[in-house]
Amino acid sequence: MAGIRAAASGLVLLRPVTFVTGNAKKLEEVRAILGQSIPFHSLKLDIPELQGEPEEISKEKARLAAKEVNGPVLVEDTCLCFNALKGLPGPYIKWFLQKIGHEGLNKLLLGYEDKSAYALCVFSLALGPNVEPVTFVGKTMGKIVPARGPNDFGWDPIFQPDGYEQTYAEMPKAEKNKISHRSKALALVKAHFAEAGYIFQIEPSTQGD
Ligand SMILES: O=c1[nH]c(=O)c2ncn([C@@H]3O[C@H](COP(=O)(O)OP(=O)(O)OP(=O)(O)O)[C@@H](O)[C@H]3O)c2[nH]1
Ligand SMILES: [Mg+2]
Repeated sequence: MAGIRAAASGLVLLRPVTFVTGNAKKLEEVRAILGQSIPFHSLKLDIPELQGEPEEISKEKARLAAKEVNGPVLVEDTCLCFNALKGLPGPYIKWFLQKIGHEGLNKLLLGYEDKSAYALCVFSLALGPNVEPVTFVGKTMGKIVPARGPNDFGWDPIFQPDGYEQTYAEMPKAEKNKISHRSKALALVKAHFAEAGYIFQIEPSTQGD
């Protein structure tokens, strides 16, 4: 199978894991959180925005990415879920944000007392095309507030995590990365790699690409 081989001591990966995303800010956070813990490189690909339940969307994204890359891939899908709206916009947050912005997202909750929300990140790892992806879920609870802080990443200015007076956007990056949905999911990814004991034997032809 492309990019992996079985050995007595575990699975040998012949290529680094490719983190596939079209989102530079996600990549920045993933780099900061993972550091040197998992050998990976990144590829900017616009995978279609899929519909459905978050875990299924993320898995399907991994299947599509693994086919494109023909090797091990990591992808993630992020949701912003309003409890008053039974979890919506959820995986559709990208379009809601693009169309109605921070103010519109706040207005969606005008008729509700409950402003609570959660940020959800589902990473999927597929070791290659035709290998069933595994998922890792991270969730951070908070509430939706009028925008505060720098406007350089999505809905960060309107999400205030529980136990904090600052929105994600107002927090120093390192602070967000300690408590975020993304860092919680990546902690599980790291644990998976530690447990699985994958052996990386990177073929020279795939190094540094
Ligand atoms: O304020 C934010 N803080 C975050 O921590 C965060 N993570 C994702 N997002 C945004 O939420 C939507 C997810 O959609 P999404 O998962 O499909 O991502 P995407 O299409 O941008 O990239 P990708 O699918 O190629 O990986 C997109 O609008 C992202 O910009 C965030 N916004
Ligand atoms: Mg996307």
